[in-house]
Amino acid sequence: MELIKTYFPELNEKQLAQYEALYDLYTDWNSKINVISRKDIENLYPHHVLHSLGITKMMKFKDGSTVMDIGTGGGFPGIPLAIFFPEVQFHLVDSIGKKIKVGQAVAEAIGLKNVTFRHCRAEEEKQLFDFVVSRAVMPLADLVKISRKNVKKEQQNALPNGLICLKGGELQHEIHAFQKQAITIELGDHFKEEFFKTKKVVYVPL
Ligand SMILES: C[S@@+](CC[C@H](N)C(=O)[O-])C[C@H]1O[C@@H](n2cnc3c(N)ncnc32)[C@H](O)[C@@H]1O
Repeated sequence: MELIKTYFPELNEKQLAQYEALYDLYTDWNSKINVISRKDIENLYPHHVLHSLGITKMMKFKDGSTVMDIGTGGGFPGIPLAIFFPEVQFHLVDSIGKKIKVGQAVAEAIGLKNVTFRHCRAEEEKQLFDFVVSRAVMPLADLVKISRKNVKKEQQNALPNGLICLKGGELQHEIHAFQKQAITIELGDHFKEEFFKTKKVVYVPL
């Protein structure tokens, strides 16, 4: 938890308390419904919360923006981002209902007002958003294909509307088709923990 405070000193007391509460909530829920690998729950802050916040290094969403998280599972990256951007509206979608229930329970417990949830395949979601975010769900080409229908034409942020996703490992192959438009950030340049050495944030305008 100190980690989050160190990297993001601008967070206020309310936000810090919300992040702090995630540990007990996810530990409890994860023992009933697996949303984080059981061995990894002790790494909740570096591997899940801080990783999700890697998206802020690509984009500081303007107040009033709307963002959909495709394949959110138990709420990543959507819930850490919704705490970080309280004036941005997040819509978290997953095709597994019991995972959505975990996200809903966590959001309710910490009093998050800027998130909505839907149990459906992202292919079925027709609402429009400024951005789509995602972590560990599907190859970039599939994400681009599915997200395109959900991205608004009118732009209100510093970058044109599009997809921002968290990716790890060898990306050359996945990113090849989008090389001209995509922007990639190395999270190892922002967070010093070993875990981030191979982690990237990829933005594709849509
Ligand atoms: C490996 S988990 C990652 C969950 C979360 N994003 C995280 O990083 O902790 C992948 C999730 O994507 C969801 N998923 C896969 N394909 C999907 C689709 N087409 N529409 C909605 N959810 C999908 C799965 O149900 C699963 O919860």
